Amino acid sequence: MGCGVPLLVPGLRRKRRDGDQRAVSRANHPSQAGDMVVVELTNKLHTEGVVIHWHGIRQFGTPWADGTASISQCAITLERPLFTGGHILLPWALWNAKISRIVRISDSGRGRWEERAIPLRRRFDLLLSDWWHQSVHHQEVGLSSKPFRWIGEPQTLLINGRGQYNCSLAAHYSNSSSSQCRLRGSEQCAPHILHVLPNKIYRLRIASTTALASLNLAIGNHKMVVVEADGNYVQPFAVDDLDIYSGESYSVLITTNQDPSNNYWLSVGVRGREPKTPQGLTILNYHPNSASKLPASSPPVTPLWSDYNHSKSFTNKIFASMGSPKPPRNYDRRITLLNTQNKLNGYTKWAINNISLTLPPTPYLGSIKHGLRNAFNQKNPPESFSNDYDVMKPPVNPNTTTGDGVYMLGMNTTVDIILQNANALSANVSEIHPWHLHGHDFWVLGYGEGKFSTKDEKKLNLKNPPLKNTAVIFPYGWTALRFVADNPGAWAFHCHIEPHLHMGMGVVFAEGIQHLNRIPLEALACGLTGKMLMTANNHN
Ligand SMILES: O=C1O[C@H]([C@@H](O)CO)C(O)=C1O
Repeated sequence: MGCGVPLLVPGLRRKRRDGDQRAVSRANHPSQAGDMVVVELTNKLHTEGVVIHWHGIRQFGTPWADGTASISQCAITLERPLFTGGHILLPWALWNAKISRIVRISDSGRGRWEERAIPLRRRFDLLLSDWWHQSVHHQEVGLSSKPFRWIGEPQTLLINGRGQYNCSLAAHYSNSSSSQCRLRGSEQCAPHILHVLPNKIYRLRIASTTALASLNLAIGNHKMVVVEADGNYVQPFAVDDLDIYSGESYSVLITTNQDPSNNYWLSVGVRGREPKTPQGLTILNYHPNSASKLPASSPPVTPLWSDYNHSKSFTNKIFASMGSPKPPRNYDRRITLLNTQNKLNGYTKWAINNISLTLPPTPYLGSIKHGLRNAFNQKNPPESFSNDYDVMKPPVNPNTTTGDGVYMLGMNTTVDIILQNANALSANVSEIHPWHLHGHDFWVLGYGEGKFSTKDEKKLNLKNPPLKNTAVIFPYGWTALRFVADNPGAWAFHCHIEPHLHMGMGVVFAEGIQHLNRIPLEALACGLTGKMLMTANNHN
């Protein structure tokens, strides 16, 4: 589940550090950094297990609440509740920040900067998603079939769950036969409108929970100043549009300094894949204009889907703000992960160093803690790939194998990950993959073209690399990450494109599990750990 999950839900208890635990009513008591939040979840779905992943929350000391079935815990099944809790760290603190913060703002590129106090309460949360009108089960069956059936592109892009389908916000500008959405609020395609006052500064917190689409977001006539990425402050920079990949989040500041007699479009469009999906639209509605007054000009045009230089230029502007923690200067271990599309007995897969991930029935956290060596392959997966592999060409031998091994990391060691992209199965195709790490933030040390080599080493940014939890690899490129394995647990690291994860595009890291005192029984009650518990009970 994505970053914008409203945490203040019925059944939620908040535990203060001082031990005062009480029911929290909706919305009035936003959580604060350091709070222990306990969410009681009951699954009433008849046919599916459920887990919640608190994307961006690192779960220090509570790795069993990370919400990754088969990795951190057992899935919650019909009517079996699980109490999940976690310390709410920086991202959540930012999400609820009410304080003013001094931010340096550029004056639309003219090079002067000024300092202003930003009242952060003026803010909008924009949750971006992509919508297929077919069911997810149908998609899953296609992906796991021979011949393979790809899910295709989404039919609709959604902003806060609202998008255009039967009627169109932009019909006024296009030759489309669909009717114009009238913005009365009752139509299916009526958007969530952003009501603003002239001459104010607003913070937009943007998170992408798309299953596939890489997106570009722009607001007609308005610059955006990026101030935060994945819950960490960055050096502010101004842009006309921003790229956001699945699993990422940003905060931007906008100043409502345009002609107040107009409204303005906010548009979202597809990047990196040939777009077959109309733009997602909403309106910046300047007070006191009517929200249904259409903007004077047409919606901002999304940059050409294949203009990767545009995307790279945005990504390369992201640096940590002053005072952010710096990475250790040296690494203890470097793992290079080659991303390839492969075949396995006629099925289409994605593989990392030629292993396509399959998850075992017993979650790693419990099986490692209790030394159940039969639960998964005890051999570490490969640290790298063959030197003579040509990343610019389709694989010479496209066949892959599956595996469920884990990269066992030394507690508190510094780990470098080089994500290496390659050509997919078809010639001249290499795709974007946003990689998301659980349990940690990582420093993004750099991006580059082709195969990573020792000469690229000197170009890595150890001075002010941004801290993120999701980072993209560009087609035919590499991305270098560094993190400290300081959080006891078993952690997924995977492509955030859902069908790609389904097809095996991920790995698992584990560190320091012996340091954990006790794993709650609810997280162990399945697979071999479940059996172990039953045997222990029978002996008692
Ligand atoms: O995993 C994928 O499969 C398809 C295509 O490569 C084969 O149909 C696609 O676009 C993906 O991202």
